[in-house]
Amino acid sequence: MAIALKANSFLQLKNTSNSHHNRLLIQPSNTPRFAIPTRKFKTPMAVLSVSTPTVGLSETFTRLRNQGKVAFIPYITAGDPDLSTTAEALKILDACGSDIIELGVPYSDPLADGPVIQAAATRALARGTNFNAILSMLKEVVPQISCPLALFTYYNPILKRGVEQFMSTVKDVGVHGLVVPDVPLEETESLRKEAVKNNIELVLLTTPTTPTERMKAIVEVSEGFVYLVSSVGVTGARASVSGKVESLLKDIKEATSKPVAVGFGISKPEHVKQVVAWGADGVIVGSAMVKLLGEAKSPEEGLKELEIFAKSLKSALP
Ligand SMILES: O=P(O)(O)OC[C@@H](O)[C@@H](O)c1c[nH]c2ccccc12
Repeated sequence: MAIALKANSFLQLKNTSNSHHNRLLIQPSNTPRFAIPTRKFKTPMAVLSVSTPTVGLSETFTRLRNQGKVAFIPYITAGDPDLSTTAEALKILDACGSDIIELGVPYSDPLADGPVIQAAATRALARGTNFNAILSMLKEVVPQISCPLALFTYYNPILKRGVEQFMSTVKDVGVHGLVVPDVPLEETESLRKEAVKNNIELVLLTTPTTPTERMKAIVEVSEGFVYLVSSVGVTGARASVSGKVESLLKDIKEATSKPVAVGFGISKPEHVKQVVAWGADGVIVGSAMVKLLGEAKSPEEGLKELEIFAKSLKSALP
């Protein structure tokens, strides 16, 4: 929540810092206007960190579309190798120019995940990562990142907590989007109702085997963007992106003007360029990121490799 601060006569408000956070240095009014503080202040200075509100998913895509850009959307599993590394990874991915970050809630039965993300979930759960711990980490980290977060969870953890409670809780920590890969379209109504109430965008997925009529129903109600799963099967880096994506993107774009992000198997700059050439509005990269983080010799190593890899993919995007 951004606090609207007005410059008052007795306070000189000076904007002193980086792009998306306006840290306002409040100085006593006896300081000459626009003085550069060169001496120790006798009275304590208060530094107010007023974070400009991060925009949501669809607004992010609108901004990118106006700039002729494509969204870079990495996915990582919360708590792998541990939550403090996840916190650092979110900040690094934000700093590397991620436009949206997908954060996965580790789950014991990740049926749509391949071996890399399954192993990440197992490691995270083995370390005791739970939903409340993820929420407390997010309370800390969300105000420090400029791109919107989309929480990624299977349906069960939502049902366990109760849809209303789940939605208001994730909204409170500043989450903008939600992706639930295993909720059947018929059951998204109740999810979407609560999501809308909490100003959360519920992203739905369509796959290469989704019948056209069903795809149209999905894109009709998907919020934020449409997640096009590029290939049948589970998540996991692939040698190449399926050529079917080109026609799938065309079909979806005939059915909706909503942005479409492509995921599954994307793990190299050339994959990124390929899906951009086919007209994707965003590219989602998960397993290749998760592998670097979870399988590195140390968390520091993993974070360093993550940064290099994220930058290599970001530079392949317009
Ligand atoms: O891992 P990949 O192949 O790069 O695909 C993205 C994927 O990891 C992420 O979006 C995701 C993680 N778990 C999922 C389950 C279903 C669909 C998508 C996902």
